[in-house]
Amino acid sequence: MGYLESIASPRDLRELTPEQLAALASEIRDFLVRTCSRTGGHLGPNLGVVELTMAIHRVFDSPTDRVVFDTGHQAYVHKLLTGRMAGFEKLRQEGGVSGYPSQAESPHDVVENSHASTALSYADGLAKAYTVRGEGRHVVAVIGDGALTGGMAWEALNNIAIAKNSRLVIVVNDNGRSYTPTIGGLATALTSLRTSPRYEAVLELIKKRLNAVRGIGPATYDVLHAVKKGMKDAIAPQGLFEDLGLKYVGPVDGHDLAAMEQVLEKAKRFDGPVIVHALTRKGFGYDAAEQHEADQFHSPGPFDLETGEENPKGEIWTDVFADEMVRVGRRRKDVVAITAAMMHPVGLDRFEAHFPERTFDVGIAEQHAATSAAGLAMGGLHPVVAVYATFLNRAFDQVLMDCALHRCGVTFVLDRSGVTGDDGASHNGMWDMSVLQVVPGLRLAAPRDATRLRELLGEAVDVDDAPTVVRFPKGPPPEDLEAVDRVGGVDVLLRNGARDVLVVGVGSMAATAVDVGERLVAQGIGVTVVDPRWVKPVDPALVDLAGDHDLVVHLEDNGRVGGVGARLLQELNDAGVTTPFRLHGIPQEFLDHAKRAVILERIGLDAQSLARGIVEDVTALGEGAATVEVHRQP
Ligand SMILES: Cc1ncc(C[n+]2csc(CCOP(=O)(O)OP(=O)(O)O)c2C)c(N)n1
Ligand SMILES: CC(=O)[C@@H](O)[C@H](O)COP(=O)(O)O
Ligand SMILES: [Mg+2]
Repeated sequence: MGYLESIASPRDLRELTPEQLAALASEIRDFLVRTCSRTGGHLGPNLGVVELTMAIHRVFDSPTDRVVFDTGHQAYVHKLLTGRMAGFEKLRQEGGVSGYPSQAESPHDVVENSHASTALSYADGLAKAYTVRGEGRHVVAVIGDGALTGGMAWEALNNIAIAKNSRLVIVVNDNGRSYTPTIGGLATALTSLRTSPRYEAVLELIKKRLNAVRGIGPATYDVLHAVKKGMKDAIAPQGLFEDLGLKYVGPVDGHDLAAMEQVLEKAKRFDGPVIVHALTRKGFGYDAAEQHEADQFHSPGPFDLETGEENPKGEIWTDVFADEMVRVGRRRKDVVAITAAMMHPVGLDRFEAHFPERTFDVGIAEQHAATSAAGLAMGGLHPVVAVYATFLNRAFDQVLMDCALHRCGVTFVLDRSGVTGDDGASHNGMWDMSVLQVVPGLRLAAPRDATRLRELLGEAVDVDDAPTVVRFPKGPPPEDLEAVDRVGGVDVLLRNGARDVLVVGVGSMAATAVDVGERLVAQGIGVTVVDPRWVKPVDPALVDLAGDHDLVVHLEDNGRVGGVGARLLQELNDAGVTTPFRLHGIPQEFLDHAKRAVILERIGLDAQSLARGIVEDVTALGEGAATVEVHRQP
């Protein structure tokens, strides 16, 4: 039996000798590689924090001391050291551990939100709470160099710098990368810290030399030490953090357990906020990850253990977007592209390869991306901002007041919209079609397949007086679904003449809507299945169609509250259309992690249960029920 199985809590770490700790670190790496080769997951980030996490749990006393992980994708080691090894069998799957901290899983876990750059704000609040309550608990925040490029992190640092008696230790996990090398002035400043001679080592050398000089030596050293700021700037420019008034310790080798423990012990004794700058390597200890140029195995799918080759994924929606963006870029010299540190994941790498001067990586800074895009539009260009749908949440005000208020022609492409599943509650892109409903002038499109994505992207970049949004889900696009007719701007996908039921399938739900329609036809029920394409503003043809049918069934891969269906209902009401209406969407809840298909079935967005419910409604209506009984989803 190895050491890992014997670790039920971090306290067990303190019984181990240095040799046993080294063996444990090796076991953890082997376990992570083997597990992620089966399940996929954030292997690279977690291989980079093995010793760092062990050191934190040996020096601090979780859960009395709180350990907060920024983004949380690098918390697998933390989970292994807090007794959850068994849950990795089904990592990020139903019944297994989530890929992020989870309060339901353990009292050692604090922050579940996977949105980056929040850890320091949580930590600032926690540390202040313990100060106010008079509790001598420490708070340790682990934040990556990438997450440090997010604005919230600097809002927090600005406050932490004056919280002089906060027992807060910030561990900067500096591996030089987000997915790709971290960009911007911050990265340059971290590099200068990373590459400067070790300040302490040089200071020790000076101390030894001067103390050897009888009489004046020690006094001279004291004078020198008194101007250590000047020395530090000379030896190791500390401006980045020290100019904020923050105590800085480092850089330290984040893979040297003893060195990390020594520095953390020093930081722990310092009665105020302190930054520990740890240098680590993403993917450390597994060659295939370390040498993976694209992103050092940031979040691979299942892969071959021997070769490190990822199992082939096949074409996904992102690939369709990536290729179409190159075509758009060729015909439209004014189109530029912006990513928030996710060039490849959002499909802009091909555009960048063709048009590097028209491609901007702003770091993990979606708010800046949106307002910078407004500036680009004001400057006569048409920016395409590509982000995962859930991450646009934090740029809502920028979309509203910087883009829409000024009628800027900016196109937001939202990948991973709807239920994503694997990454848990904060990754589902279930918010955009609700929050964006309130943005005056903004136009929103939801393509049902690859061809419509190409069409709608082209239509979106042609709009130069309002923000536009094109959103699509995670995974492979369905086969193309050709329309049999178009009414106004609405595609008719299926109809059999009778007008019993109008099924509205938004975006990725159009394929499900056609499946439902075919089941209804087989039951002799009259049905029309439509895809609105542009869902905001609501197409008047959709209102007319609803008025011509006995029942409307609306399907969308977005939260039920305030989404497209809610808006359509409002339009029907305003138009005096009283057709009974069933709104099917994602329940307005935080959904636990599981595969997308599993979740869609669980929440009733599968064709079989939808069709069954419609047959019951039509029967009820046929029996003279004035309206269908409303079974509200939660
Ligand atoms: C607001 C937000 N934007 C984008 C992401 C996607 N994302 C997840 S991890 C990551 C890179 C994080 O880099 P870093 O903080 O350096 O951590 P590392 O992976 O290097 O350990 C990004 C961009 C996110 N989680 N949150
Ligand atoms: C932690 C984070 O936000 C990303 O790494 C995300 O987990 C990637 O998601 P995909 O695997 O869907 O690209
Ligand atoms: Mg990093």
